[in-house]
Amino acid sequence: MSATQYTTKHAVDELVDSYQRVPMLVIATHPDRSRIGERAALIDLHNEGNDYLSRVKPEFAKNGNAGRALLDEFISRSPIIFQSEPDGRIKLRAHSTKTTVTVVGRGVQDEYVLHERELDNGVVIGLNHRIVLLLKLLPLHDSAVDDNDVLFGISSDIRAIRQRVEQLASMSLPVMIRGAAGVGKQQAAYAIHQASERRDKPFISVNLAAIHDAVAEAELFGSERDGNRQLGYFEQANGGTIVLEDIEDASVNVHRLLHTVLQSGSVVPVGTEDTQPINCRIMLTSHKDPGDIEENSTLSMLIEKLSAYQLFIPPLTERREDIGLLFDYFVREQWQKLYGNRAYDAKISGELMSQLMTFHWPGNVRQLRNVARQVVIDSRDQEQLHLDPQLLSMLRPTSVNGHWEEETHVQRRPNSVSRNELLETLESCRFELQATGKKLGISRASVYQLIQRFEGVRTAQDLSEEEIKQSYEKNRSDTEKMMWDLQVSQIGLRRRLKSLGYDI
Ligand SMILES: Nc1ncnc2c1ncn2[C@@H]1O[C@H](COP(=O)(O)OP(=O)(O)OP(=O)(O)O)[C@@H](O)[C@H]1O
Repeated sequence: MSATQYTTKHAVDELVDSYQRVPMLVIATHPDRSRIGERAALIDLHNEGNDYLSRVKPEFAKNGNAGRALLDEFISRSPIIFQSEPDGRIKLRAHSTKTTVTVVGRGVQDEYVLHERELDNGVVIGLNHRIVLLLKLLPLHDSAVDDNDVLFGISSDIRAIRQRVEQLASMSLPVMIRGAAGVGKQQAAYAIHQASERRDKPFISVNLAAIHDAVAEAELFGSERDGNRQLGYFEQANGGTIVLEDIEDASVNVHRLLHTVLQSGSVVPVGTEDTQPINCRIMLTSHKDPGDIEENSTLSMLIEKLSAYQLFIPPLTERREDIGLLFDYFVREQWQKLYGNRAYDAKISGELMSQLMTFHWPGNVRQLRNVARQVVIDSRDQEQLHLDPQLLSMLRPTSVNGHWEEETHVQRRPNSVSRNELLETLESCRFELQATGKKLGISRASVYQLIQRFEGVRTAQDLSEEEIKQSYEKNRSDTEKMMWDLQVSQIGLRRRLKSLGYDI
């Protein structure tokens, strides 16, 4: 092990619990693009001391690689000081450095005081309009997952999702993927498909809201008319994966049709009497909070049947550390599409990245990708990529409409909940997510997100069949005892037992 690795990871692990969140600097943009996403933990600051940021300090690292400092010749060797204040705030002191420092796009002359809440959301720090860093409280622990060329991101959330994608790929369980519009639900479904043995078979995504009732049966199940046979979506997905998008936006008729398919495990194309068994993996996406779905409706029954496993993808603003990497990827992708083989030579300026990091992004990753396309078009033949003033005025962080955290009982940032606090609250609420969310002052969706993030915290859907079997036998089918034994909610457990055919 090299000395640098020692400083950036292992020495740190001995000082703080690896699930603990510590102030972390993440590179959002750097003249050397390969450095985007590298992180450096400010452990002295965490331990109420001072930390320093300069050309030569601290060391940043990614994916367990050896660390290295920013090493940019335009950044001064004399440091910016991060000084912890007795009241939990952090003072950023730029007295002695020649580096031009901006915080959230505004110049800092001497000092700038950061509040704890700002650190929760992430504070955007610009250096000489060349390098942009995000200072944010992030967990030291990161699941060791390789970069993946389908689901980009360095946040703990995306890494945890990538780990689950790997696990899910070898199973054929239905998967429900939740999250707001544009967060990457379909992309996650595609990642599972690509990682599975079905990867060479079709991946069919169905926009259920666009299916008209009059033709729904034919579109879903296929049809035959005057000897002309049209395959339905389920048949088209034969051997592969079908993704039923935004299930709650489909009509009641479509819900009923899907329910019939699941009951029978087969489809009968319109105009025929042939029964065709369905042979594809089913995934669902939903942008609604589960609490908003009417109980005992066909939709809720459908979701229950198809939610053997759930993934939750958080909004982009809760994982701002992903923005730099995603934007860089989208810019290169768009460049290639628009200008073919012309070498990619435009630079992402510090100013542009600071702007991108502070927007609200109600349309999440899809919106970021659209902005990347427009930026590439608008910056053709320019040395640096820039935002057109008209686009800039549309992107200002004004509205937070549509944000998942807009529930009335939401009082705090989910990121401020530690693993221990989550475990204790889950236990005191009998592992009920809704009640846990209320007690913690966060949404149910955020509780789900945290469970996904912390290793060893689970829902009933995460239990293996073997574990359930053993606990069922040990506790003589008593679900109250099984709940304490397995540390998951009784309702979820009963659902799981029912779906596995246990007698309860
Ligand atoms: N982590 C990611 N890595 C790479 N590309 C991503 C990622 N997340 C999303 N994208 C891209 O962003 C766009 C939106 O993603 P996607 O369609 O999966 O979102 P969605 O949540 O299914 O949206 P909607 O709810 O509106 O259907 C797509 O172009 C997708 O390829």
